[in-house]
Amino acid sequence: MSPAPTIRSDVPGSFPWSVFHERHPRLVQQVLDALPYGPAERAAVEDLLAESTTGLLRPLTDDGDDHGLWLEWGRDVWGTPWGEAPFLWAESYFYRRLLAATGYFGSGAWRGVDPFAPFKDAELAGPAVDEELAALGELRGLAPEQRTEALLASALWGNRADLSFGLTAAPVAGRPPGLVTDDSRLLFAAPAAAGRGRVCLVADNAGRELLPDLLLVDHLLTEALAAEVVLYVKPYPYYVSDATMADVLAALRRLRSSPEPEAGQAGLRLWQAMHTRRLVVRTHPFFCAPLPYREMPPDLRTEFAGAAVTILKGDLNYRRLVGDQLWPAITPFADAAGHFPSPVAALRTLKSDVVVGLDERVVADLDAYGTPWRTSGTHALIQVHGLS
Ligand SMILES: O=P(O)(O)OC[C@H]1O[C@](O)(CO)[C@@H](O)[C@@H]1O
Repeated sequence: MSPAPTIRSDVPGSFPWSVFHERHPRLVQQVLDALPYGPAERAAVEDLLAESTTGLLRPLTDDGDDHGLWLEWGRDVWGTPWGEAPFLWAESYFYRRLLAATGYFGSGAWRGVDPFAPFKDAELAGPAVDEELAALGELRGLAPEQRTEALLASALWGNRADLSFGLTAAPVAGRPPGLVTDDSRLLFAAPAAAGRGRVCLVADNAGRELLPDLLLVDHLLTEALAAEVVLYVKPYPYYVSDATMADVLAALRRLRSSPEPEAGQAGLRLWQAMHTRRLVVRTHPFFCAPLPYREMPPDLRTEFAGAAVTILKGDLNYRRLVGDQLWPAITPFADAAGHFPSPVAALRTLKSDVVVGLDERVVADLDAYGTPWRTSGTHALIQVHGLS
């Protein structure tokens, strides 16, 4: 059987092409409008936009600690047009270069300034978060299993609140949104299998996704569905709203300062769990690598290997888990995700062409509506491998 083609961004009209030619120009404009960058940063950002649509891939010229890593990660693509590199590679590199262009890795005053912070801050302070935290009170009367279900659903659909995605996503008519496949019963149904050990959660977006992720973590710890949780975040700002340690702290502060008692108490418990190391936040350079998890370095593989289960949040983590390739959608999830060193669960709303593990009839049904269900964010999935 020939391998599934690797997705590239050089096909006009395709989803990856629209990311580079429609989404990125809007993103760049928003970044330049949101902070008072000087002429050097503005020119570097504009140059990057032009280079990423018409130019060749060239190595980093900044002094980031990851300089050597990227040199190595790009050994097969330097000198090729951006569109001819794998989409995963080129899109990841775009975000790395955007940070450099804004001075994030430089020695000047913009060093360490998150160019996406204005969007993240606005989201976290916004009324949608107030409403979501107020709704927590409704969980009070539920049985623990029902709370697990509700918090899992909230962490799953929180993935829809992705700030880069919001730039071009339009409402889609057609089949009502929903889960295209759902293995959630395997996840925490059997505490003996998933709980009591270490649960790893690889976070995706900050703000409206990270808050429900943290509430799920609190529930796992409180209900002894996990003895400890390791939350993995990005080492630097990435894909617009991806969570960093600074975003974890902002989310914890938001919880702790909420007038909603359930939220405030959860925030306090999470804070204390960090004191006692029942909750540990970690990062690794590989979380910003433009590569699939199949190629993760041995130290990270060892960390995951001891976990009862690793939960991977979001679309980008899914692409990295199964490989950013045009798989037939009915490819078994186990074939694509079986390489992961621990039992693994993917919680993701569908925002790119990649999907595996679907039932043939579900695919036929979704296709019959003629709407872009793979990329519109209207559908979601929970897939589990290694737990029964
Ligand atoms: O935040 P998430 O769920 O990882 O989504 C990121 C996704 O957004 C895009 O950058 C554009 O939709 C995808 O290419 C990428 O997979």
